[in-house]
Amino acid sequence: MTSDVLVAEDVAVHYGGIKAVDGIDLTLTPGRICGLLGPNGSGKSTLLAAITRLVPLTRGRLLLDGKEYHRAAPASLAKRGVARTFQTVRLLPDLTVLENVQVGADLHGRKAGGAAEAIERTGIGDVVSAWPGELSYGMARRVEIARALAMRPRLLLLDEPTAGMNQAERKEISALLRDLREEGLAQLLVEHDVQMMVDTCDDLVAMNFGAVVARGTPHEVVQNAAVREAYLGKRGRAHA
Ligand SMILES: Nc1ncnc2c1ncn2[C@@H]1O[C@H](COP(=O)(O)OP(=O)(O)OP(=O)(O)O)[C@@H](O)[C@H]1O
Repeated sequence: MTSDVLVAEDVAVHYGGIKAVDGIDLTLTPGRICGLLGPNGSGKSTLLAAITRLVPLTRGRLLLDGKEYHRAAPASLAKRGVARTFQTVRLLPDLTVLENVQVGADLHGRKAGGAAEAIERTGIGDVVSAWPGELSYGMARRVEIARALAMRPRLLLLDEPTAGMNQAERKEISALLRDLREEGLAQLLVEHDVQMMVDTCDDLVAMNFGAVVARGTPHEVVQNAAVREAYLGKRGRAHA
């Protein structure tokens, strides 16, 4: 038996000649936040899509609780405790915020009991009766996180959850993710905000051209010469 929730071994996703992801190893464990860093087009979203079975693997293995699942249907993952948010807001426009959160829970085989707690934790209590179209972008992102949490997942995958949020809002989300970590949730976080990643993550994996260029503690990774060259550029050196 393994305590790892998710293991990805040599995962590759090729689109014709484009090697969007090309040989990634990744382990996600309870109570740890793993951050995925990399420039636009480096393969982060494709890796999340592979892990959640939205794109087929060209190569490699995926294991949940030690069992291969790389042919499982995407919907079956939710039932096994895997929740995710998407890079772009994907709320159902004809349902209220509350209904969106509840449907998220129900669809995935969880009772709505998780919805109330998720609403409180994400700070969206004031907008539960609103329609998604009435929400600010930052608020819509919170609703997405609430919908994912309403499933009471064991593994949460977040694709740029704080995009469009201001600094104060980002800090709130970071604090929420760290609280969830203390409760034992395994998390994979994709973000471009390097400072947030350093403040939030236990482990960082830096990607470029579909491959890992560095991994380790956040400080090790942001100090890494290849990462600075590929991703941080002048911005990174300015923080040195
Ligand atoms: N469906 C697809 N068909 C063909 N190429 C794709 C497809 N999806 C992604 N790609 C390509 O794969 C590469 C990786 O894209 P991906 O979106 O995974 O990167 P990313 O790191 O998530 O970027 P961003 O930070 O902009 O979200 C890019 O070159 C992209 O153009």
